[in-house]
Amino acid sequence: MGHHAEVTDHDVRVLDDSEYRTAHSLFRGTLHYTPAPDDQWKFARESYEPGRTFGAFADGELIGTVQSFPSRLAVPGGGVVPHAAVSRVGVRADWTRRGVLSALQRAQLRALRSAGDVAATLRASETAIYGRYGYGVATRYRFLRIDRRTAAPRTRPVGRVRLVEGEAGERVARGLFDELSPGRAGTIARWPAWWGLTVRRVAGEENLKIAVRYGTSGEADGYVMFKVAPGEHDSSDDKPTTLTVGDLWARDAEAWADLWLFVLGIDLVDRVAASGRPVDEPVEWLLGDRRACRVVEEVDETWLRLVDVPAALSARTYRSGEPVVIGVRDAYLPENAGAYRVTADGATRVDDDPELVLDVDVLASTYLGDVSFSTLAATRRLDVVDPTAPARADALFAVSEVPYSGTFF
Ligand SMILES: CC(=O)SCCNC(=O)CCNC(=O)[C@H](O)C(C)(C)COP(=O)(O)OP(=O)(O)OC[C@H]1O[C@@H](n2cnc3c(N)ncnc32)[C@H](O)[C@@H]1OP(=O)(O)O
Repeated sequence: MGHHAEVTDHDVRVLDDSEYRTAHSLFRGTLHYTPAPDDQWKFARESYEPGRTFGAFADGELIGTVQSFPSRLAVPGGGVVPHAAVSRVGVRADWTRRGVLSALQRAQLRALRSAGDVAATLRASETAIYGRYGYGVATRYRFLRIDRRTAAPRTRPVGRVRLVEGEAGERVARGLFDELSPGRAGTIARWPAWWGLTVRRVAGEENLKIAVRYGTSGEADGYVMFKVAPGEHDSSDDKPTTLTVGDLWARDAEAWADLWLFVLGIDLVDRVAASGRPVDEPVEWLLGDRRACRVVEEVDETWLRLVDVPAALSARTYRSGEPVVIGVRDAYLPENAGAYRVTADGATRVDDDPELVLDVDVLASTYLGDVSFSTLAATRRLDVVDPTAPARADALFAVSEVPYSGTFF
């Protein structure tokens, strides 16, 4: 935790709708983009909901901003908690490293807690930023690259996959996503403007396609969104025609396999890339040559902040096992700090001495089940008081499915 003098020369407050475009341009500027032109702003503007955007001001000028979208998060055991999807974090280059983001985070975390959000998540531009504010890596995803010419799928589609153009495609996709979400732990509900920003905004410029899978009963049960960047269409490998899968959700394994077989079967494609896929998605097993599928990257996806620790610990379920007492530290929301006794039946706040102690960002990393307490003890991310405590906590927090979000924002 740093000790620079915080918030002496700037103020933080909630922005109103006359200020959203300035905030959006400021954020884009911190990512080195120019302001959004009118035809793109119309999609971004819908995603600014009242009371959810903060600005930091110095000398009457906006110098930093943070925002969040209203959402829900699925937790282990099938529960769902109120969740804020934090985004558009930026501080103008001439004001960085003076505590501006820290002041914005303080205001935002406090507001989320008051509004009843149990958790917040974000996607981090850099890994050094958010741990101090209590965000920990809670899910991972992987990026695939499949050489389509050698992939040779081992099986054929069972149902029917059809391309559905334009708004009709989006409507089917959206209906299916809302039906399938929240699904596994880590999935989040998408806010209405997500679709405009992710689908409609890019549909024109990037040739986005939506294909829908229909089962033998004729009902839609999965979809894939993808785009193809045409290459040279010759034998040189300089610019391979690449199909990129952006979003793929299916009700069951049969629909899932059919959607992959569909994208792998499209003619005049050299390479199929997929971004942000679950780490346990068995694409390799569909292929005749599993080496045709390369994992290009496996990296942090969800950075999770438990805004209300007692509520979060009560919202998920636990496996059978011996109880454990966990001590939690939280510098930004001190009301979360304390000892929690976790048993197979749930979690309660206690006055007992903790058997292991961790910062709230480390607790967040264990919360959805992606990493064990023993791993975090071995890597010295938590303090072990009783040497048997990590194994007891592992047993209670264990999950059967790897957590995954699958929604980029
Ligand atoms: C969810 C999203 O939107 S991700 C996108 C995040 N935005 C960007 O990456 C845009 C470019 N970067 C920025 O705008 C800014 O650098 C920000 C927002 C990341 C940080 O804002 P700042 O006002 O500089 O942060 P602030 O001064 O409050 O920093 C607090 C502490 O974090 C550290 N820190 C902040 N950002 C970084 C960073 N990018 N790398 C390393 N350390 C950092 C500071 O050094 C400081 O440490 P200290 O307390 O030990 O002194």
